[in-house]
Amino acid sequence: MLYSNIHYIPCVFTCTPVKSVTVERAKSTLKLVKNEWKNKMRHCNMGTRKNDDDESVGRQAWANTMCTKNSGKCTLPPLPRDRWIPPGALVRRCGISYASSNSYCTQPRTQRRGGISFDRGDQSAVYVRMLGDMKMRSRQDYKSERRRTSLPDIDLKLLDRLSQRETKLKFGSRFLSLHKRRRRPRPTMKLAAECIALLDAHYNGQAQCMLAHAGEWSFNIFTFDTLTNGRPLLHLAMHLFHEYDLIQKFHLDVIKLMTTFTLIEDGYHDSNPYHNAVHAADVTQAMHCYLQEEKLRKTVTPFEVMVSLIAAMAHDIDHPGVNQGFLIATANHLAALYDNSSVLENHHWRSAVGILTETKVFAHLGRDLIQSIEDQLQSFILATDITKQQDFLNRFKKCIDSDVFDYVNNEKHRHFLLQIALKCADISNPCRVWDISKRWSERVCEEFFRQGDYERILHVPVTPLCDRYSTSVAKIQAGFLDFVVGPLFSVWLDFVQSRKAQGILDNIQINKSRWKEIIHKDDKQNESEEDSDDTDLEVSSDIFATANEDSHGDIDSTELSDTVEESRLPLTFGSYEEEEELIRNAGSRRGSGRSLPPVHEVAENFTFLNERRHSLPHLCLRRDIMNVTIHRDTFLRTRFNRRSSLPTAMIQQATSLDKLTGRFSMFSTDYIVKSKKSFSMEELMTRPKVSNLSPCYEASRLASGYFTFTEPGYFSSRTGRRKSGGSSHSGSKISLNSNPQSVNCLDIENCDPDNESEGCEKLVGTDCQREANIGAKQTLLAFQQNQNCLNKLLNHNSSRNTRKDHLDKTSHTSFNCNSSKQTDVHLSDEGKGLQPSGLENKLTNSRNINLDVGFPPHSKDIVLNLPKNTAQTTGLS
Ligand SMILES: Nc1ncnc2c1ncn2[C@@H]1O[C@@H]2COP(=O)(O)O[C@H]2[C@H]1O
Repeated sequence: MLYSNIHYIPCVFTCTPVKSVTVERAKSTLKLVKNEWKNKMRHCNMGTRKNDDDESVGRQAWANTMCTKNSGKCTLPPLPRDRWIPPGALVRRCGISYASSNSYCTQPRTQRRGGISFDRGDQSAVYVRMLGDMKMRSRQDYKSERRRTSLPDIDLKLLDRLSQRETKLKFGSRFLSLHKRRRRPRPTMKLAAECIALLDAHYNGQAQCMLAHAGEWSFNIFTFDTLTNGRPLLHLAMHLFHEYDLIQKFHLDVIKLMTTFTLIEDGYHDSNPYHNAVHAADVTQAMHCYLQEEKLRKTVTPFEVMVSLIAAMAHDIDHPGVNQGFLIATANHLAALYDNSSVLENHHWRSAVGILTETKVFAHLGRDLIQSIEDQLQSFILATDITKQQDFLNRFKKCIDSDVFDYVNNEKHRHFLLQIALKCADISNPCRVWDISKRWSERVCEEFFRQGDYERILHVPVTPLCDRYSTSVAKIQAGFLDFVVGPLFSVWLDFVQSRKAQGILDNIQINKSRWKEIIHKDDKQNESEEDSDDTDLEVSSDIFATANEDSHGDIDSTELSDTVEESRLPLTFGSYEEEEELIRNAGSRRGSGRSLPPVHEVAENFTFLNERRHSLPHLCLRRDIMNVTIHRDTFLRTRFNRRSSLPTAMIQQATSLDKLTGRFSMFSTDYIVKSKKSFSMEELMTRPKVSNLSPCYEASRLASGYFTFTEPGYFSSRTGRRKSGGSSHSGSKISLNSNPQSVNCLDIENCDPDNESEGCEKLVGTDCQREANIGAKQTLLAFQQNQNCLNKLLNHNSSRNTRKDHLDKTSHTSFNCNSSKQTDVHLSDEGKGLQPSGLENKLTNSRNINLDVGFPPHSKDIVLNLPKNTAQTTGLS
């Protein structure tokens, strides 16, 4: 398409392409646009130019500037109709002209950047082109421009990222959260489209009915969630504000109030099984129940009611579905931001305050009251930190026994009481009637187990409570009721002395005994399964024996037992310590691998069985394979060195995790094929998250990157740099260049090359953020735990020089080599002969090595030489 420069108009207004219009229409459109532009130009030049002389002077100056700017060469001389616009006017209107665009660009422009174009070729279309926008300018001069502002460097970096389109799309999350929220499909959405009136009347009627019983402990929040079409918090909150007459008392704007509640509700992640908006609504309803207790109802002020209700609503806002320990272990920016203390709770209250500020719902109440609301919100939400449970309980016990505790007259004492009430509400789900409580228990445990899965994959220690293979919902619940819920609610009952509280305590007893029954049943079942496994094993042997006798009769008993054993434990696969652990975990749920189903649990993909056991009748093999659990083929064939007989629970989990992540997981077929891709916490979580935008994003990626298997021949996902070298060399060659991305992220100081045990543990920040250091430190520590080879390598005699010369500098590089055979591997700096034999030893035992060594950017490349045969086995060439 030829864009002529006729009718060039150097300003930006919203113009849209006009497609395939007739010539007449095109011309008239052009005329219209021209006129409109003329008017606008006249208008915008008004007041900035006194007369035509001014214009000509300005134009001349502008033309001169252009020429000089482009080193005396005028690439695009101004045309007669080009207008001179004072730069001030352009900036005000976010406009950019030929002149201004050039003035902002360092490179001379060879084409006009916009205007109205007329395609003379086909005479059929008029294009109104948008002129260049402000982005180009912001790319070029962003820093220098912004630097004039008072924004600190971190914010500038953040803004820089945000200004990039890709980042914008990926991380456009509102609450700086780990996940982006995705609203559930509303239960009634489909129906609503069909018969909206009927549905409204029906559901609203029922929802209203339920709200009339909002103060009862048997309130079913799940039903209410359905009836309110997935908006339980908004409806409940509005109802309660009406019921307590808070709207009237505080002259609240209903629209602002609704906006506030909607934002709070939207701030919860529906992808969390437990920490979602339904949980928030549940806690709010429980809080309402406690506020109805006589001792509180008669004493608390409307202001306290209002703040405590908002606290209940927002107490878990933007919860990522993982706990504080996880955030710390994965060097999340929130952990660094809040000094690893009440990380989530701090984030919750700040998010809540952010919403209130944004909606200005309390703006009319004055500064003092707003400040008071914010302070109280903070202290309420921080009190929900479960790690402070014992402190609060002890204080509460003391208060009840003490005469000094005057909650009627003392505002602070009342505040403490409300904190306890909120804490009770937060963990009240196991105190509901069995059906509701069970549902919550399953949800909360599912969330724990998901975290455990993430931890397993990220190779951080699995939190015992989150390990789905070593604990169960029933066990978690029994423990939680015994040690956390029971003690708190019995003290609560002591204080409120009400029938409702007594009912709650009764529920606790009932639920506890039911969970204990389930534990008992499970144990019995497991015992009987273990017995039946033994029997199965014998039966399987019998089947094989009979089948073989029937068909060939040439298989001896040794071979038979081999068959059984081999099919349970395929030995042909590589030995990954990590996967071994996974298998161990998988088997440990029922105590031992013996409880796992026998022969027929071999994956159907394991065709070696078919190939090897010639002596087995075809039919017999077929029958075997038909019994295979269908999902088995999604497991890592090459990564399980022992057996494929994983419990069904794990297989199911694999699929659900797959769905959960929506990307590759280690259980997916994709992963088997491509395999060995680095992945981090960010990638495992359901959504893109703004943690990616945080200053220590690199650090957290760094943290996770080291535990991963990088693609053979690639250094790491961070560097994105391919292996170098080739077959012309005596062996494969991997260059370890310094990684510029790592510069300033990690600084290892005081690496004493003569002290082998000390290693490089002391991390001191230089130019980098403190958060980055935290992440980096965790990286290194975890790395050292997981990969002993680092120390072996670093402490080796022959590598001392390397350390001395290079490692105590700034930048870091990780690389990966992969070998299944014993290999001759040398680490050298381009022939200088630094050969750590520790690496050799490690390669004997391991298929995969990650090494982390630091090199200053200016150091010579370090070369890892792999003999040719190694290269072949590792896929390096
Ligand atoms: N039914 C439950 N079983 C086990 N833990 C629970 C249960 N309900 C709540 N919790 C825990 O109690 C914690 C209270 O604070 P959080 O909401 O941050 O996280 C909650 C869970 O970790």
